[in-house]
Amino acid sequence: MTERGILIVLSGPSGVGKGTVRKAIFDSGEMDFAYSISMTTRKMRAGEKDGVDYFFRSKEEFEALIESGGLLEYAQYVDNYYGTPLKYVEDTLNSGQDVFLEIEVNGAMQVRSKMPEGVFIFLTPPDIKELKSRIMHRGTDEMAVVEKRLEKAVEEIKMMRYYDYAVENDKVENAVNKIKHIIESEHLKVPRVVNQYRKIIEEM
Ligand SMILES: Nc1nc2c(ncn2[C@@H]2O[C@H](COP(=O)(O)OP(=O)(O)O)[C@@H](O)[C@H]2O)c(=O)[nH]1
Ligand SMILES: Nc1ncnc2c1ncn2[C@@H]1O[C@H](COP(=O)(O)OP(=O)(O)O)[C@@H](O)[C@H]1O
Repeated sequence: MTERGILIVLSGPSGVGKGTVRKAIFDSGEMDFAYSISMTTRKMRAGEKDGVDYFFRSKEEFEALIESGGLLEYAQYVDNYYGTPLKYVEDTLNSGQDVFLEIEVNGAMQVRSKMPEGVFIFLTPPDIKELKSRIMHRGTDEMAVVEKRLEKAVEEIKMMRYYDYAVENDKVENAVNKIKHIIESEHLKVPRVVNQYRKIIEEM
């Protein structure tokens, strides 16, 4: 039987750099895990593609999927829905491959209760001033949305204690390296390795 893959959940406050760090991890091409593309009802931004950045869906389609139990988790974030399609995550983990989620904190807490064996990583800002500045400089939102994201970010930082690891996003490269080390270490944990070698051990 194939060993189930590890579920890795990257979360943290709005504007801390989750998307940037996730992209840098996947662009490095070194990691052997799958990115779970989220579904959202928010408008597609310039340069984004349906089925690559997100599955862009209507509110009705999204709510139908909630009803049918098709989402591992979902959250309403700044007036839009965001969620993780369940089937892809299950199928990929069962095939033995690790799955990487980059989601906001409420969704991460839902995953925590449904799949507690996952590895939960909280990305932290160097300080609040820097977090504010990152939210402001993203430049993709109107001022009112920026304000909402800021307020939310402060609440979100309080959720850090529910995570397994805290990684500071001072420089993207540092955060990426720390996350890679965490995932490598998780693969070396004895219960996992013992499972992989169970057959050999039984024959000893
Ligand atoms: N709960 C949940 N949050 C998600 C999901 N996908 C993305 N998000 C989060 O939704 C928030 C807004 O994402 P987005 O509109 O793309 O903006 P940006 O990532 O801040 O540029 C971010 O905090 C994402 O991490 C998901 O499937 N579930
Ligand atoms: N380590 C970093 N140093 C400086 N700026 C960063 C860093 N990481 C991300 N940023 C910038 O901060 C802003 C928010 O990043 P983003 O990835 O959209 O955050 P999130 O997905 O957590 O909302 C972007 O303008 C991004 O370029």
